[in-house]
Amino acid sequence: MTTSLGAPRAVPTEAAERAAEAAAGLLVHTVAIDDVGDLLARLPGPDPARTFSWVRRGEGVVGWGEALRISTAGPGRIRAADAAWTAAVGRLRVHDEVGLPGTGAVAFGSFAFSPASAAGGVLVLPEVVVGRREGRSWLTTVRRADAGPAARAGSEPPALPTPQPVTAPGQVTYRDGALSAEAWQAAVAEVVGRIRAGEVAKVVMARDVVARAAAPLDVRHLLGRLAADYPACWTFAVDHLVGATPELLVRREKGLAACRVLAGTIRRTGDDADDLRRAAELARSSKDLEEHELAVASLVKALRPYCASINVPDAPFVLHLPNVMHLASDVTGVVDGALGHPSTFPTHGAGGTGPSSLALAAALHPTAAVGGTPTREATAILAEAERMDRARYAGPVGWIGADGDGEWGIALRSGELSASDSHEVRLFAGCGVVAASDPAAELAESEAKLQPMRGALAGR
Ligand SMILES: C=C(O[C@@H]1C=C(C(=O)O)C=C[C@H]1O)C(=O)O
Repeated sequence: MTTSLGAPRAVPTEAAERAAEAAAGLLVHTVAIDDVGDLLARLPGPDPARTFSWVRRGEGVVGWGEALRISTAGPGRIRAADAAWTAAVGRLRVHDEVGLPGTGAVAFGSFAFSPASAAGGVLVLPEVVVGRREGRSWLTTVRRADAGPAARAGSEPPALPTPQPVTAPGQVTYRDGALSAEAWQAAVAEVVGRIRAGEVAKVVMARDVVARAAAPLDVRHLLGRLAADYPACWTFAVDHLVGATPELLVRREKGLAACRVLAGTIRRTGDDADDLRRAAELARSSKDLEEHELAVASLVKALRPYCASINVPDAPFVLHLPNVMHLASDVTGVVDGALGHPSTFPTHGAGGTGPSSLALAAALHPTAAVGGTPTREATAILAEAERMDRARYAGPVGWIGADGDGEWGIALRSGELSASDSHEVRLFAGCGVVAASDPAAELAESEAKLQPMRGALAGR
Protein backbone atom coordinates (compact mmCIF):
# COMPACT_ATOMS: atom_id res chain seq x y z
CA MET A 1 0.00 0.00 0.00
CA THR A 2 1.29 3.47 -0.79
CA THR A 3 0.56 6.45 1.37
CA SER A 4 0.03 9.77 -0.31
CA LEU A 5 1.53 12.76 1.44
CA GLY A 6 -0.49 15.14 -0.70
CA ALA A 7 -4.01 16.18 0.11
CA PRO A 8 -6.55 13.56 -0.92
CA ARG A 9 -8.74 14.84 -3.74
CA ALA A 10 -12.44 15.24 -3.21
CA VAL A 11 -14.54 12.72 -5.11
CA PRO A 12 -15.19 14.33 -8.51
CA THR A 13 -18.77 15.48 -8.77
CA GLU A 14 -20.79 15.44 -11.95
CA ALA A 15 -20.38 19.23 -12.20
CA ALA A 16 -16.59 18.82 -11.89
CA GLU A 17 -16.48 16.19 -14.61
CA ARG A 18 -18.55 18.32 -16.95
CA ALA A 19 -16.43 21.41 -16.20
CA ALA A 20 -13.19 19.53 -16.88
CA GLU A 21 -14.57 18.29 -20.18
CA ALA A 22 -15.70 21.78 -21.21
CA ALA A 23 -12.36 23.32 -20.19
CA ALA A 24 -10.25 20.88 -22.22
CA GLY A 25 -9.08 22.64 -25.35
CA LEU A 26 -9.62 26.18 -24.03
CA LEU A 27 -6.71 28.61 -24.22
CA VAL A 28 -6.63 31.54 -21.81
CA HIS A 29 -4.28 34.37 -22.71
CA THR A 30 -3.62 37.52 -20.66
CA VAL A 31 -1.67 40.44 -22.11
CA ALA A 32 -0.83 43.89 -20.77
CA ILE A 33 -2.64 46.76 -22.51
CA ASP A 34 -2.57 50.56 -22.27
CA ASP A 35 -4.60 52.09 -19.43
CA VAL A 36 -8.23 51.16 -20.15
CA GLY A 37 -9.60 54.06 -18.09
CA ASP A 38 -13.21 53.42 -17.09
CA LEU A 39 -13.59 49.62 -17.01
CA LEU A 40 -17.38 49.77 -17.16
CA ALA A 41 -17.25 51.90 -20.31
CA ARG A 42 -15.60 48.93 -22.04
CA LEU A 43 -18.59 46.63 -21.68
CA PRO A 44 -19.86 46.14 -25.22
CA GLY A 45 -23.57 45.37 -24.81
CA PRO A 46 -26.65 45.62 -22.57
CA ASP A 47 -27.26 41.88 -21.97
CA PRO A 48 -27.18 40.98 -18.23
CA ALA A 49 -26.64 37.30 -19.08
CA ARG A 50 -23.33 38.04 -20.82
CA THR A 51 -22.00 40.97 -18.78
CA PHE A 52 -19.79 40.65 -15.70
CA SER A 53 -18.39 43.18 -13.30
CA TRP A 54 -16.46 43.44 -10.07
CA VAL A 55 -15.25 47.02 -9.79
CA ARG A 56 -14.37 49.32 -6.91
CA ARG A 57 -12.81 52.78 -7.14
CA GLY A 58 -12.08 52.22 -10.85
CA GLU A 59 -10.16 48.99 -10.26
CA GLY A 60 -11.19 45.38 -10.72
CA VAL A 61 -12.35 43.18 -13.55
CA VAL A 62 -15.15 43.26 -16.10
CA GLY A 63 -15.98 40.58 -18.64
CA TRP A 64 -18.37 39.55 -21.36
CA GLY A 65 -19.42 36.45 -23.25
CA GLU A 66 -19.35 32.91 -21.94
CA ALA A 67 -16.54 30.42 -22.57
CA LEU A 68 -17.45 28.06 -19.74
CA ARG A 69 -20.35 27.81 -17.29
CA ILE A 70 -20.57 25.79 -14.08
CA SER A 71 -24.08 25.46 -12.61
CA THR A 72 -24.77 24.00 -9.18
CA ALA A 73 -27.68 23.71 -6.75
CA GLY A 74 -28.59 22.68 -3.24
CA PRO A 75 -26.75 22.79 0.09
CA GLY A 76 -23.38 22.03 -1.54
CA ARG A 77 -23.80 24.61 -4.33
CA ILE A 78 -20.76 26.70 -3.36
CA ARG A 79 -18.38 23.84 -2.61
CA ALA A 80 -19.47 21.95 -5.73
CA ALA A 81 -18.74 25.03 -7.84
CA ASP A 82 -15.33 25.37 -6.17
CA ALA A 83 -14.50 21.73 -6.92
CA ALA A 84 -15.73 22.10 -10.51
CA TRP A 85 -13.62 25.23 -10.98
CA THR A 86 -10.54 23.37 -9.69
CA ALA A 87 -11.28 20.57 -12.16
CA ALA A 88 -11.72 23.07 -15.01
CA VAL A 89 -8.54 24.95 -14.14
CA GLY A 90 -6.63 21.67 -14.31
CA ARG A 91 -7.60 21.37 -17.97
CA LEU A 92 -7.29 25.00 -19.13
CA ARG A 93 -4.15 26.12 -20.93
CA VAL A 94 -3.26 29.47 -19.40
CA HIS A 95 -0.68 31.92 -20.72
CA ASP A 96 -0.52 34.89 -18.35
CA GLU A 97 1.91 37.68 -19.28
CA VAL A 98 0.87 39.97 -16.39
CA GLY A 99 0.60 37.90 -13.20
CA LEU A 100 -1.60 40.05 -10.98
CA PRO A 101 -4.70 39.12 -8.97
CA GLY A 102 -7.45 38.97 -11.63
CA THR A 103 -5.21 37.98 -14.54
CA GLY A 104 -5.16 34.55 -16.17
CA ALA A 105 -8.31 32.48 -15.87
CA VAL A 106 -11.03 34.32 -13.92
CA ALA A 107 -14.56 33.11 -13.26
CA PHE A 108 -17.35 35.35 -12.02
CA GLY A 109 -19.88 33.74 -9.71
CA SER A 110 -23.06 34.21 -7.76
CA PHE A 111 -24.88 31.86 -5.37
CA ALA A 112 -28.37 31.71 -3.93
CA PHE A 113 -28.79 32.73 -0.31
CA SER A 114 -30.76 29.61 0.53
CA PRO A 115 -29.82 26.00 -0.21
CA ALA A 116 -33.47 25.43 -1.09
CA SER A 117 -33.57 28.15 -3.77
CA ALA A 118 -34.04 27.22 -7.42
CA ALA A 119 -31.51 30.00 -8.16
CA GLY A 120 -28.65 27.61 -7.20
CA GLY A 121 -25.24 28.91 -8.17
CA VAL A 122 -23.15 29.75 -11.16
CA LEU A 123 -19.53 30.33 -12.13
CA VAL A 124 -18.81 31.73 -15.60
CA LEU A 125 -15.48 32.06 -17.36
CA PRO A 126 -16.19 34.92 -19.79
CA GLU A 127 -14.76 35.02 -23.32
CA VAL A 128 -13.11 38.36 -22.59
CA VAL A 129 -11.97 39.93 -19.31
CA VAL A 130 -10.52 43.42 -18.96
CA GLY A 131 -8.87 44.39 -15.70
CA ARG A 132 -7.14 47.29 -14.06
CA ARG A 133 -5.11 47.50 -10.86
CA GLU A 134 -2.49 49.88 -9.53
CA GLY A 135 -2.07 51.64 -12.86
CA ARG A 136 -1.75 48.43 -14.85
CA SER A 137 -4.36 47.21 -17.32
CA TRP A 138 -4.78 43.84 -18.97
CA LEU A 139 -6.88 41.91 -21.42
CA THR A 140 -7.67 38.22 -21.11
CA THR A 141 -9.19 36.28 -23.97
CA VAL A 142 -10.43 32.72 -23.97
CA ARG A 143 -10.69 30.73 -27.18
CA ARG A 144 -10.72 27.17 -28.40
CA ALA A 145 -7.32 25.76 -29.28
CA ASP A 146 -8.70 24.56 -32.60
CA ALA A 147 -9.88 28.06 -33.59
CA GLY A 148 -6.70 29.05 -35.46
CA PRO A 149 -3.16 29.97 -34.41
CA ALA A 150 -2.66 31.60 -31.03
CA ALA A 151 -1.49 35.20 -30.72
CA ARG A 152 2.21 35.17 -29.97
CA ALA A 153 3.68 36.75 -26.87
CA GLY A 154 4.64 40.34 -27.60
CA SER A 155 2.31 40.67 -30.61
CA GLU A 156 -0.33 43.45 -30.73
CA PRO A 157 -3.23 42.70 -28.33
CA PRO A 158 -6.58 42.28 -30.10
CA ALA A 159 -8.65 45.48 -30.30
CA LEU A 160 -11.53 45.87 -27.84
CA PRO A 161 -14.97 46.09 -29.45
CA THR A 162 -16.65 49.48 -29.77
CA PRO A 163 -19.46 49.42 -27.19
CA GLN A 164 -23.05 49.89 -28.31
CA PRO A 165 -24.53 53.10 -26.88
CA VAL A 166 -25.84 52.72 -23.29
CA THR A 167 -29.60 53.18 -23.00
CA ALA A 168 -31.41 54.78 -20.04
CA PRO A 169 -34.40 53.02 -18.46
CA GLY A 170 -36.84 55.90 -19.04
CA GLN A 171 -39.87 56.13 -16.76
CA VAL A 172 -39.75 53.57 -13.93
CA THR A 173 -42.75 52.39 -11.92
CA TYR A 174 -42.69 50.29 -8.76
CA ARG A 175 -45.00 47.64 -7.37
CA ASP A 176 -44.97 45.47 -4.27
CA GLY A 177 -42.96 42.27 -4.28
CA ALA A 178 -43.94 39.34 -2.06
CA LEU A 179 -45.38 41.60 0.66
CA SER A 180 -46.76 45.14 0.77
CA ALA A 181 -45.00 47.58 3.10
CA GLU A 182 -47.81 47.06 5.65
CA ALA A 183 -47.69 43.28 5.45
CA TRP A 184 -43.91 43.33 5.78
CA GLN A 185 -44.12 45.48 8.90
CA ALA A 186 -46.62 43.01 10.33
CA ALA A 187 -44.19 40.18 9.55
CA VAL A 188 -41.40 42.12 11.30
CA ALA A 189 -43.65 42.65 14.34
CA GLU A 190 -44.33 38.93 14.45
CA VAL A 191 -40.61 38.14 14.34
CA VAL A 192 -39.93 40.71 17.08
CA GLY A 193 -42.46 38.77 19.17
CA ARG A 194 -40.60 35.52 18.57
CA ILE A 195 -37.29 37.18 19.47
CA ARG A 196 -38.78 38.60 22.68
CA ALA A 197 -40.09 35.13 23.48
CA GLY A 198 -36.46 33.99 23.41
CA GLU A 199 -36.51 31.86 20.24
CA VAL A 200 -33.48 33.64 18.70
CA ALA A 201 -31.45 36.82 19.25
CA LYS A 202 -31.64 38.36 15.77
CA VAL A 203 -33.30 37.71 12.41
CA VAL A 204 -32.39 39.63 9.26
CA MET A 205 -35.67 40.35 7.50
CA ALA A 206 -35.62 41.27 3.83
CA ARG A 207 -38.27 42.50 1.39
CA ASP A 208 -38.47 42.91 -2.34
CA VAL A 209 -40.03 45.45 -4.69
CA VAL A 210 -40.39 45.13 -8.43
CA ALA A 211 -39.34 47.94 -10.75
CA ARG A 212 -40.59 48.21 -14.30
CA ALA A 213 -38.84 50.45 -16.81
CA ALA A 214 -40.26 51.96 -20.00
CA ALA A 215 -37.18 50.84 -21.94
CA PRO A 216 -35.45 47.44 -21.85
CA LEU A 217 -32.92 47.62 -19.02
CA ASP A 218 -29.29 48.04 -20.00
CA VAL A 219 -27.17 46.51 -17.24
CA ARG A 220 -24.38 48.98 -18.10
CA HIS A 221 -26.59 51.95 -17.19
CA LEU A 222 -27.17 50.49 -13.73
CA LEU A 223 -23.49 49.62 -13.24
CA GLY A 224 -22.33 53.06 -14.33
CA ARG A 225 -24.68 54.83 -11.94
CA LEU A 226 -23.92 52.54 -9.02
CA ALA A 227 -20.15 52.88 -9.46
CA ALA A 228 -20.38 56.68 -9.76
CA ASP A 229 -22.67 57.05 -6.72
CA TYR A 230 -21.10 54.38 -4.48
CA PRO A 231 -17.33 54.34 -5.20
CA ALA A 232 -16.55 52.68 -1.83
CA CYS A 233 -18.74 49.68 -2.75
CA TRP A 234 -18.03 46.74 -5.03
CA THR A 235 -20.14 47.20 -8.16
CA PHE A 236 -21.06 43.79 -9.48
CA ALA A 237 -22.93 42.08 -12.28
CA VAL A 238 -23.14 38.32 -12.61
CA ASP A 239 -25.82 36.31 -14.39
CA HIS A 240 -28.65 38.91 -14.14
CA LEU A 241 -27.72 40.04 -10.62
CA VAL A 242 -26.53 43.64 -10.36
CA GLY A 243 -25.69 45.86 -7.40
CA ALA A 244 -23.12 47.76 -5.36
CA THR A 245 -22.32 46.08 -2.07
CA PRO A 246 -20.41 47.62 0.84
CA GLU A 247 -19.87 44.22 2.47
CA LEU A 248 -16.96 41.90 1.64
CA LEU A 249 -17.67 38.31 2.63
CA VAL A 250 -14.08 37.30 2.00
CA ARG A 251 -11.09 38.14 -0.15
CA ARG A 252 -8.20 35.69 -0.40
CA GLU A 253 -5.00 37.12 -1.80
CA LYS A 254 -1.56 35.58 -1.45
CA GLY A 255 -2.43 33.60 1.64
CA LEU A 256 -4.28 36.38 3.43
CA ALA A 257 -8.03 36.38 4.03
CA ALA A 258 -9.87 39.65 4.59
CA CYS A 259 -13.53 40.21 5.49
CA ARG A 260 -15.51 43.43 6.01
CA VAL A 261 -18.31 42.82 8.48
CA LEU A 262 -21.18 45.32 8.58
CA ALA A 263 -23.93 45.28 11.17
CA GLY A 264 -25.56 48.27 12.80
CA THR A 265 -27.02 50.87 10.47
CA ILE A 266 -28.23 54.45 10.62
CA ARG A 267 -29.82 56.42 7.78
CA ARG A 268 -28.23 59.59 6.48
CA THR A 269 -30.24 62.77 6.43
CA GLY A 270 -28.30 64.70 3.80
CA ASP A 271 -27.36 67.32 6.40
CA ASP A 272 -23.61 66.95 7.08
CA ALA A 273 -23.65 68.22 10.68
CA ASP A 274 -26.65 66.08 11.54
CA ASP A 275 -25.05 63.05 9.86
CA LEU A 276 -21.88 63.48 11.93
CA ARG A 277 -23.96 63.61 15.10
CA ARG A 278 -25.79 60.46 13.96
CA ALA A 279 -22.47 58.71 13.17
CA ALA A 280 -21.29 59.41 16.73
CA GLU A 281 -24.63 58.14 18.05
CA LEU A 282 -24.22 54.93 16.03
CA ALA A 283 -20.69 54.41 17.36
CA ARG A 284 -22.07 54.64 20.93
CA SER A 285 -25.37 52.82 20.48
CA SER A 286 -25.27 49.77 22.71
CA LYS A 287 -27.97 48.01 20.61
CA ASP A 288 -25.93 48.44 17.43
CA LEU A 289 -22.60 47.68 19.08
CA GLU A 290 -23.99 44.50 20.54
CA GLU A 291 -25.49 43.47 17.21
CA HIS A 292 -22.15 44.22 15.57
CA GLU A 293 -20.20 42.24 18.11
CA LEU A 294 -22.45 39.22 17.52
CA ALA A 295 -21.84 39.46 13.77
CA VAL A 296 -18.05 39.73 14.19
CA ALA A 297 -17.95 36.88 16.69
CA SER A 298 -19.88 34.53 14.43
CA LEU A 299 -17.67 35.40 11.46
CA VAL A 300 -14.50 34.82 13.47
CA LYS A 301 -15.85 31.49 14.70
CA ALA A 302 -16.52 30.37 11.10
CA LEU A 303 -13.17 31.65 9.81
CA ARG A 304 -10.97 30.34 12.62
CA PRO A 305 -10.67 26.70 11.44
CA TYR A 306 -9.20 27.93 8.13
CA CYS A 307 -6.65 30.36 9.50
CA ALA A 308 -3.33 30.06 11.32
CA SER A 309 -3.97 33.44 12.93
CA ILE A 310 -6.75 36.03 12.92
CA ASN A 311 -6.73 39.74 13.58
CA VAL A 312 -9.91 41.33 14.92
CA PRO A 313 -10.05 45.11 15.46
CA ASP A 314 -10.90 46.18 19.03
CA ALA A 315 -13.77 48.39 17.94
CA PRO A 316 -15.71 48.99 14.72
CA PHE A 317 -15.38 52.13 12.58
CA VAL A 318 -18.28 53.98 10.99
CA LEU A 319 -18.49 53.42 7.23
CA HIS A 320 -20.08 56.44 5.57
CA LEU A 321 -22.07 55.71 2.44
CA PRO A 322 -24.26 58.23 0.60
CA ASN A 323 -27.49 56.59 1.83
CA VAL A 324 -26.60 54.99 5.18
CA MET A 325 -23.80 54.60 7.72
CA HIS A 326 -22.75 51.22 9.07
CA LEU A 327 -20.67 49.93 11.93
CA ALA A 328 -17.84 48.12 10.14
CA SER A 329 -14.98 45.80 11.13
CA ASP A 330 -12.21 44.58 8.85
CA VAL A 331 -11.17 41.13 10.02
CA THR A 332 -8.06 39.55 8.52
CA GLY A 333 -6.50 36.11 8.83
CA VAL A 334 -3.53 34.14 7.55
CA VAL A 335 -5.01 31.23 5.59
CA ASP A 336 -3.70 27.94 6.85
CA GLY A 337 -2.29 26.45 3.66
CA ALA A 338 -0.88 23.43 5.44
CA LEU A 339 -4.11 22.41 7.11
CA GLY A 340 -6.64 23.08 4.40
CA HIS A 341 -9.74 20.96 4.54
CA PRO A 342 -9.00 18.31 1.97
CA SER A 343 -11.70 15.99 3.16
CA THR A 344 -14.42 18.46 2.27
CA PHE A 345 -12.92 20.21 -0.74
CA PRO A 346 -9.82 20.01 -2.88
CA THR A 347 -6.89 22.32 -2.29
CA HIS A 348 -5.91 24.74 -5.01
CA GLY A 349 -2.68 25.20 -6.90
CA ALA A 350 0.25 22.89 -7.33
CA GLY A 351 1.60 23.55 -3.86
CA GLY A 352 -1.76 23.18 -2.13
CA THR A 353 -2.47 26.63 -0.82
CA GLY A 354 -5.33 25.69 1.47
CA PRO A 355 -8.98 26.56 1.03
CA SER A 356 -9.75 28.74 -1.99
CA SER A 357 -11.56 32.07 -1.72
CA LEU A 358 -14.75 30.25 -2.71
CA ALA A 359 -14.23 27.52 -0.14
CA LEU A 360 -13.86 30.26 2.47
CA ALA A 361 -17.04 31.91 1.17
CA ALA A 362 -18.83 28.57 1.53
CA ALA A 363 -17.66 28.31 5.13
CA LEU A 364 -18.71 31.87 6.01
CA HIS A 365 -22.10 32.06 4.27
CA PRO A 366 -24.60 33.01 5.60
CA THR A 367 -23.13 35.47 8.08
CA ALA A 368 -25.12 36.80 11.02
CA ALA A 369 -25.27 40.16 9.20
CA VAL A 370 -27.59 38.75 6.53
CA GLY A 371 -29.09 35.74 8.32
CA GLY A 372 -29.26 36.36 12.04
CA THR A 373 -28.17 34.75 15.30
CA PRO A 374 -28.01 31.84 15.82
CA THR A 375 -27.72 31.29 12.08
CA ARG A 376 -29.62 28.04 11.62
CA GLU A 377 -32.66 28.99 13.66
CA ALA A 378 -32.69 32.58 12.34
CA THR A 379 -32.54 31.53 8.68
CA ALA A 380 -35.41 29.09 9.25
CA ILE A 381 -37.50 31.94 10.70
CA LEU A 382 -36.69 34.39 7.90
CA ALA A 383 -37.48 31.80 5.22
CA GLU A 384 -40.94 31.50 6.71
CA ALA A 385 -41.57 35.14 7.62
CA GLU A 386 -40.35 36.88 4.44
CA ARG A 387 -42.67 34.78 2.24
CA MET A 388 -40.27 35.00 -0.69
CA ASP A 389 -37.25 33.34 -2.20
CA ARG A 390 -34.24 35.64 -1.79
CA ALA A 391 -32.69 33.98 -4.84
CA ARG A 392 -29.15 35.36 -5.25
CA TYR A 393 -29.75 38.39 -2.99
CA ALA A 394 -27.52 38.24 0.14
CA GLY A 395 -25.59 35.30 -1.30
CA PRO A 396 -21.90 35.33 -2.24
CA VAL A 397 -21.06 37.24 -5.45
CA GLY A 398 -17.61 37.81 -6.90
CA TRP A 399 -14.78 36.18 -8.76
CA ILE A 400 -12.16 33.46 -8.42
CA GLY A 401 -8.84 32.99 -10.21
CA ALA A 402 -7.01 29.86 -11.26
CA ASP A 403 -4.99 29.76 -8.03
CA GLY A 404 -8.11 30.02 -5.85
CA ASP A 405 -7.51 33.64 -4.86
CA GLY A 406 -10.49 35.90 -5.41
CA GLU A 407 -13.03 38.24 -3.87
CA TRP A 408 -16.55 37.41 -2.70
CA GLY A 409 -18.96 40.10 -1.61
CA ILE A 410 -22.39 39.70 -0.07
CA ALA A 411 -24.93 40.55 -2.78
CA LEU A 412 -26.66 43.48 -1.04
CA ARG A 413 -28.02 46.77 -2.47
CA SER A 414 -28.86 44.76 -5.53
CA GLY A 415 -31.49 43.64 -7.97
CA GLU A 416 -32.19 40.65 -10.08
CA LEU A 417 -32.94 41.51 -13.70
CA SER A 418 -35.73 39.35 -15.05
CA ALA A 419 -34.55 36.76 -17.56
CA SER A 420 -37.97 36.67 -19.20
CA ASP A 421 -38.87 40.38 -19.27
CA SER A 422 -36.05 42.82 -20.02
CA HIS A 423 -38.05 45.74 -18.53
CA GLU A 424 -38.20 44.29 -15.01
CA VAL A 425 -35.86 44.07 -12.05
CA ARG A 426 -36.60 42.80 -8.54
CA LEU A 427 -34.88 44.85 -5.84
CA PHE A 428 -34.10 43.59 -2.35
CA ALA A 429 -33.16 45.06 1.02
CA GLY A 430 -33.07 43.74 4.56
CA CYS A 431 -32.47 44.79 8.17
CA GLY A 432 -31.29 43.10 11.31
CA VAL A 433 -34.35 42.68 13.56
CA VAL A 434 -33.71 42.38 17.31
CA ALA A 435 -35.87 42.53 20.43
CA ALA A 436 -35.77 46.35 20.46
CA SER A 437 -36.74 46.73 16.78
CA ASP A 438 -39.60 48.94 15.63
CA PRO A 439 -41.24 47.75 12.36
CA ALA A 440 -41.70 51.28 10.98
CA ALA A 441 -38.04 52.12 11.61
CA GLU A 442 -36.99 48.87 9.93
CA LEU A 443 -39.16 49.74 6.92
CA ALA A 444 -37.46 53.13 6.70
CA GLU A 445 -34.04 51.43 6.93
CA SER A 446 -34.99 49.01 4.15
CA GLU A 447 -36.07 51.98 2.00
CA ALA A 448 -32.68 53.62 2.58
CA LYS A 449 -30.99 50.38 1.52
CA LEU A 450 -33.11 50.25 -1.66
CA GLN A 451 -31.90 53.74 -2.57
CA PRO A 452 -28.75 52.69 -4.49
CA MET A 453 -30.78 50.62 -6.95
CA ARG A 454 -33.62 53.15 -7.13
CA GLY A 455 -31.06 55.83 -7.91
CA ALA A 456 -29.40 53.66 -10.55
CA LEU A 457 -32.79 53.15 -12.18
CA ALA A 458 -33.50 56.87 -12.31
CA GLY A 459 -33.53 58.18 -15.89
CA ARG A 460 -30.68 60.55 -16.70
C1 LIG B 1 -29.38 42.95 4.76
C2 LIG B 1 -28.81 44.09 4.37
O1 LIG B 1 -27.82 44.70 5.07
C3 LIG B 1 -27.17 44.07 6.14
C4 LIG B 1 -27.76 44.43 7.44
C5 LIG B 1 -27.25 45.46 8.21
C6 LIG B 1 -27.91 45.88 9.51
O2 LIG B 1 -28.92 45.26 9.87
O3 LIG B 1 -27.47 46.82 10.15
C7 LIG B 1 -26.08 46.13 7.81
C8 LIG B 1 -25.41 45.74 6.71
C9 LIG B 1 -25.72 44.48 6.04
O4 LIG B 1 -24.96 43.47 6.63
C10 LIG B 1 -29.21 44.75 3.08
O5 LIG B 1 -28.61 45.74 2.71
O6 LIG B 1 -30.14 44.26 2.42
